Parts: sequence; structure tokens; C-alpha cells
Amino acid sequence: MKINIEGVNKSFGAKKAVDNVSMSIEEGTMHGLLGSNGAGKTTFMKVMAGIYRPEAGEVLYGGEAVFENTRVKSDVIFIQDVPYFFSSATLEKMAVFYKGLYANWSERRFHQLVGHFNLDPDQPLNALSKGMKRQASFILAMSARPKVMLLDEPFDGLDPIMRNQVKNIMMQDIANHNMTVIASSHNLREMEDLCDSVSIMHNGEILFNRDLNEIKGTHCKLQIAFKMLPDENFYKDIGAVHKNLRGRVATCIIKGDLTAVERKVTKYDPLMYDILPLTLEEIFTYEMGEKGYEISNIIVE
Ligand SMILES: Nc1ncnc2c1ncn2[C@@H]1O[C@H](COP(=O)(O)OP(=O)(O)OP(=O)(O)O)[C@@H](O)[C@H]1O
Repeated sequence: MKINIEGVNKSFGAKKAVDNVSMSIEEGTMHGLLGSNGAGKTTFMKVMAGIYRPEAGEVLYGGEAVFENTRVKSDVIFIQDVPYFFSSATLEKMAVFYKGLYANWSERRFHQLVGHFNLDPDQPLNALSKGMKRQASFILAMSARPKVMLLDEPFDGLDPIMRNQVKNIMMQDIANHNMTVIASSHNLREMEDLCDSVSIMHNGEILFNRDLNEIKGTHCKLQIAFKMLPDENFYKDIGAVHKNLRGRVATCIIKGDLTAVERKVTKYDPLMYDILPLTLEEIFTYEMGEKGYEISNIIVE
């Protein structure tokens, strides 16, 4: 289900937690929403889930606004950063509750996942560890077979094996059922491996929103060692948008066709060179630097 977010604002008193955010997310893709503590991610997710009414703008799922719309909400699941369960809830009791809320609820999948994650369906959920509560939230969410999953810090508290299992099941649902996922995170590297597109939120605003396949094909990193340092024309010639010199070794970020870059580089008779793809962190470091932001102030990892 395609998601359109149009000019959304949400404030708490004088604090603009979400400041005029617009973006769209294609059906069957995963979007990573990155940002530091207090950037506005949870508030934005709550607006997307239809929990908060924005003061301006709207969130549309397949063209329909989510706020106070039970039909749309039955296709959208929100896993909050701190799972909440009723005081006497067990997985079995929550399953009955979810079945009533979500039209696509799959009993078969629920029992498969309970077996897979090895949780006792009759154990009180509030007596579980943080990571086990997270697992329980995923079991319930994935059994509801939602068209859209909103995940606030989804993998926090899961051990590495559980992380991989949850990711694998989620990626299968994206590939096989065209599920659309938006996940907030502090972890750039984890999102880089999973997402089709990534945005960075800072002080309630979206600073960047990029398609990862597109961006990775357009930039590369050149590391090159010279016998004699070339003049500035070299950097212009190869299309370097950023350079860092250490002795006679230069590291450049280059925007452009990679084979053309290689052809030009060899003309300068380097001692050695290497052309590497850019990591997402490098792309953002460079692009945010251009806009005057220090990425280490915005994202930790
Ligand atoms: N219920 C609330 N009442 C008042 N202010 C709030 C409320 N919820 C959030 N805020 C404020 O809105 C801003 C954004 O908070 P939010 O929780 O959305 O950030 P976040 O990006 O999710 O942060 P974190 O990574 O720490 O979870 C913060 O300044 C926060 O203090």
C-alpha cells in the first residue's frame, strides 16, 4: 500500500516535534527513518499510525487518511518502542484481541510463529523480558498480516539471532506479500542493509530522503597514490566533489560514471588506486557536510 505524507506538523506547546514533513513510500518497500534522540521520530510514527492528529497535513494510505479511519487502521500495524500489553495478557489472549481488530489475521501463522520463537502462549506477557516482549509484539504483528508495518526502534532488545530471524520474516513478507515497512532507528548500518530508502530527521524536519539503489550508483570513493602529486586540474577532471590528502595519497568522493572515472584516473599514471562503493554513512557525511551539518551530531552509529 503506497503511503503519502503531505505537509505534516505536530507540536507539543511551543515545541515543533514534526515540522512540515512530506514524503512518499512505495508499496512493497522498506523505509528507514534515522535520527538522534528527540529528533521527532516517535511523534512522526504516532502521526503515521493515526494516534496523533496532526495540526496540519495528513497521512494517506492508498489515498485514504488514517486519522479516525478504522478501515485504514486495520491494514496498518504499529510496533511501539516500549511494548504495551494489558495486565493479565498472554499471547493467546492478545491473539483473540488482534483477531477482532485485523481482518487478515492468520491463526495458522500465529501458531507457526509461536513455535518458531519458542514462547509459551499462556505465559503472562508482562512477566517476560524486554527482548521476549519484543518477540511477542512481532509474533502478533506478523500474524495480523498487515499491509503496512510501522516499527519504532524495532530491533532494540533483541539478541543477534532473534534480530536476524525477525528481519528474515519481515523481508519475506515484503517480497511475497508486498508489505510496506517504515522503521525508525539510530543505526545507520542496520538500515543500510535492509532498506530501499532512507531519510534523516533532525529537529522535526526531514533533511534527506533518498533511494539507496539510486544513490549508491551515482557516487564512489577513489583512493589513489601518486609518485608526484597532480595539480587541482586532476580533481576537476575526475569530477571529485570532495578530497582528502595525506602525503601522496588522496581519497576522493566522485559523482559520476565509474568506468569513465577509471579511464581518466589511469591517464595520471598513479602508483596504485582503488575505486570503492560508498557506504551510506560516507554518502550522508558528505551530503550533510555540504548542508553544514556534522553527521556525528545527528546519528551515532
Ligand atoms: N507527549 C509529549 N509531550 C510533550 N513533548 C513531547 C511529547 N512527546 C514528544 N515530545 C517532544 O517532542 C520532541 C520529539 O520527541 P520524539 O519522542 O518524537 O523523538 P524521537 O526522535 O523518537 O527520540 P528518541 O530517539 O529519543 O526516541 C522532543 O523534544 C520531545 O521532548
